[in-house]
Amino acid sequence: MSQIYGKVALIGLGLIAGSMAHAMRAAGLVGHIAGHAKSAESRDVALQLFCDSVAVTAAEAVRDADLIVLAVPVGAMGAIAAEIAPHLKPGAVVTDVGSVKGAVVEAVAPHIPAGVHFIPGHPLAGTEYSGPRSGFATLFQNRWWLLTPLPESDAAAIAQLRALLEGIGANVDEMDVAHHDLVLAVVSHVPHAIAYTMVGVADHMRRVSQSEVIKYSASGFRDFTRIAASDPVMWRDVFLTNKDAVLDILGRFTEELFVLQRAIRMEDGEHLHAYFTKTRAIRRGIIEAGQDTAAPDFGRGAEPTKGS
Ligand SMILES: NC(=O)c1ccc[n+]([C@@H]2O[C@H](COP(=O)([O-])OP(=O)(O)OC[C@H]3O[C@@H](n4cnc5c(N)ncnc54)[C@H](O)[C@@H]3O)[C@@H](O)[C@H]2O)c1
Ligand SMILES: O=C(O)C(=O)C[C@]1(C(=O)O)C=C[C@@H](O)C=C1
Repeated sequence: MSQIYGKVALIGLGLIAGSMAHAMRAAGLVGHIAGHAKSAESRDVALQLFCDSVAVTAAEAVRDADLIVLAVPVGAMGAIAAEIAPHLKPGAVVTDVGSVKGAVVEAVAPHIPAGVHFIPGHPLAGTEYSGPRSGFATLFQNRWWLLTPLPESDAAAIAQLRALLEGIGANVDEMDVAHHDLVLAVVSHVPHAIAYTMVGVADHMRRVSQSEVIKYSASGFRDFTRIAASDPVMWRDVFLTNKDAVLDILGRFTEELFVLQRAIRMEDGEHLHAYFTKTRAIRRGIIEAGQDTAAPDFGRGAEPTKGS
C-alpha cells in the first residue's frame, strides 16, 4: 500500500498507539513515526519497539507532523492539546482515540488553530493490558473505528484519515458525538462498571466467608475478572467524563435487574425462560452479523440448550 502520511506523531505510547504504530508500519502507510509519553521508561520501550524517534515533550514530537494521534487517557487530552497547539503544522490532521467523545471535543477543539483539521475518533478494540509492550499489529483487524467529525471538519481530511484506518484493518463509521457517548455507555462503559462491581462482590465474599470464590471461578466470572483488570486511570476518566450517559444506562440496568430479582424470588420460570430466550437471540444476532471475531465456529448455529 502507498504512504498516506509522511510524519505521524503519537502522543501517549500505550496499547492503542503501539498497536497503531505496528499496524501502520506493517502496511507501509506512513513515513516517520515520532512519539511522546510522559514516562521516560515508556519512551525508551516505544523507541525499541515501534517509534523512529521519541521526544521528551509533546510539543517537540508534533513538529512537522502530518498526523497527530492523541492516545492518552481522556482526562489528559485537553492539557496536551493546549501544549501542542502552537507547534502544529498548517494542514495537519489531529485525531484522538479516546473512549469518550463529548468531553474530548470540549477539551481539545478550542485549542486547535485554524487551518489544522481536528477529527475525533475511537477504535472499538482493546484488551485489558496497557503500556507500550501491550500493542500488536492486528488489534484493529475487522473492528469498528468510529469517527465523530465536527460540522466544520474537512471532507478531504476525513477521507485521508479513513484510508489510513481502513489500511490498518478497521471498519470505519461516522457518528454524532452525543450519540457515540450514549451507544458506548451501553456497549462498553456500563458493562465495565458491572464487571468491576461483580469482581468487587466476589472479593468481598472471599474475605467475609474465606471461601475460595477466586480459585473456583467459572468461565463467566473469569471474563468479568479480565475486564476488571483494565487500566484504572483510563476507566476512571471514562466514568468521570461520560457521567450522564453512564448514569442513564446504569439506571435502566438497575430497573431491569430488579425485575429479574423479583422473577427469581417469585419462582417465575416462565418470565426467566422468556427473558433468557430473548437475550440469547441478541447474542446469536451478533455472531451471525460477524461482529464477534472471537466466537468459536462450533457456536454458530449450534443448539447447546434445547428444551428446558
Ligand atoms: N485500552 C482499550 O481497550 C482502549 C480501547 C479504545 C480506546 N482507548 C482509549 O485510548 C486511549 C489510550 O488508551 P491505552 O489503552 O492505549 O492506554 P495505555 O495506558 O496503554 O497508554 C497510555 C499512554 O499515555 C501516556 N500518558 C498518560 N498521561 C499522559 C500525559 N498527561 N502526557 C503524556 N502521556 C501520557 C502513558 O504514559 C502511556 O504511554 C485512552 O483515551 C482510552 O480511553 C482504549
Ligand atoms: O476487549 C476489551 O478488553 C475492551 O474492553 C475493549 C473496549 C470494549 O470493547 O469495551 C474497551 C474500551 C474501548 O474504548 C473500546 C473497546
